Amino acid sequence: MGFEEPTPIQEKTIPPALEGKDLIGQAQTGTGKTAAFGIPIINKVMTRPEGLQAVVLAPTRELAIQVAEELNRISDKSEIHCLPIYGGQDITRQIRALKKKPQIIVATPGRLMDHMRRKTIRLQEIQVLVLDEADEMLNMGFYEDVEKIMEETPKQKQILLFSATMPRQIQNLANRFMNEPLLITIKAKEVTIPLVEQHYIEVQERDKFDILCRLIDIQSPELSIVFGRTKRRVDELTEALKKRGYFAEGIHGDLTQGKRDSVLRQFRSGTVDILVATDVAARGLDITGVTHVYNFDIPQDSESYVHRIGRTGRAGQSGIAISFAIPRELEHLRSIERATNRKIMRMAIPTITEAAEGQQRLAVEKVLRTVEKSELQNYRSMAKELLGREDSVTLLSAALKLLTKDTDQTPITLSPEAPLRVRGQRNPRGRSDRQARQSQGQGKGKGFGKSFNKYYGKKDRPNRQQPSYH
Ligand SMILES: Nc1ncnc2c1ncn2[C@@H]1O[C@H](COP(=O)(O)OP(=O)(O)OP(=O)(O)O)[C@@H](O)[C@H]1O
Ligand SMILES: [Mg+2]
Repeated sequence: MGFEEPTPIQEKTIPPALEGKDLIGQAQTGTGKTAAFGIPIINKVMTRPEGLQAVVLAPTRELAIQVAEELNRISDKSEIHCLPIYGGQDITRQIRALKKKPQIIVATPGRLMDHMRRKTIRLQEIQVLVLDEADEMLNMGFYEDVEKIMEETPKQKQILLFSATMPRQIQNLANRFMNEPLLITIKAKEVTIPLVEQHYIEVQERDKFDILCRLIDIQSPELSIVFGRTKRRVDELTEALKKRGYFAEGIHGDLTQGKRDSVLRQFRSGTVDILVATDVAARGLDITGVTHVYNFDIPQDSESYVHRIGRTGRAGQSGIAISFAIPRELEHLRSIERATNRKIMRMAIPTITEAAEGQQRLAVEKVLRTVEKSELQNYRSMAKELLGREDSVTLLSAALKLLTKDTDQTPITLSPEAPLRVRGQRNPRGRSDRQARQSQGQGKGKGFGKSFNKYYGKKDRPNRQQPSYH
């Protein structure tokens, strides 16, 4: 797979996991938690590759698919096969695939329960159970399902829990089902990735869309994800972006699975470069080339913030995250800063002129790239002739004008979203902005090893409401 060294979480968890220990693994987004559980379970399964041996639970369908793909890459050239099992896909097709006897399945809890009831999946023989994004599965109200799944599995199985965030409720789950679990947290100063630049812009609700378009024009992200609070918001934003000529598609829980799959495929391949999403895309998704995350609506809590912005800056890459906050949400933003122990820098509202300049820069880049390719033979004589008539600056300016996309001002009105309710928190430790700045900027450095071995700050975690995206 081209990995040269284990990431810190892999280094710490793989040996005890191979010994069969139960463990809770916590490490920042994009630091290779999938392989941290994938490698030991595949190793274990290889010693007795008959029947279903291991089950991984994941909170969303897309994540189940992605994790299954990663496990199949790890077990490549072995007889181990891993199958994703998730809602929204034809169940008879899944039953057929199960007849091929995969040794590992990666499942969303609901669909797994369905197969357990039909007796098309039996968990009586499994050796390992993994909960990826364990905290999110509890948030989504899957506790009872997880409980039922635990009951159907052998008592002496190994349990592995992984996530970038581990709120306190996880402890109940651990106490109840796990056998003296090792708690392995990769200590870091910040829960978020230091290589992700974090900004916020104070905006009025009605100005959000124009400002988003300006940001995209200025920053021209390779791939970006725009998070909205609700499904309706995602639909409206997607339509509005398309109207202004952007290649955007939306993803949320009310779309058919076929649509969800095709949107993600297009985004991964780059035919669509803006993914508009609810929190359904906040967890676990690993898409190379995501350079920017825009929180069009502020996330409801610090966990959601950490996971959303963690879609960029993965595997040692850098990234930029920009969150919009309306004035009433500023206090909520502060509580996210406190919980993540990281200052989110204020950014001025970008102007139309800056957006236009951004587009011009893009045109210039196109010209320079074409110069590099130097397949210009067919244009040279015409160019010389033109230079006899006009001066070079005028000619080049005209060419740039033609190549520059006009900043589209098509009027757009989105239905307003109610501002997020702030659960009135004051800063209990009176942490100053200066202290926050000092904690920032540390832990920089390329590659996995250096950045992640820092001390984790204490966190206060607001209670979380039931998410509405599922
Ligand atoms: N040892 C390694 N060296 C280099 N790249 C790695 C290594 N291990 C994993 N990766 C790559 O890093 C990327 C992120 O990994 P992964 O999706 O497992 O992160 P994660 O910790 O689960 O993140 P999240 O909290 O967002 O789910 C993947 O593309 C993966 O293939
Ligand atoms: Mg993951």
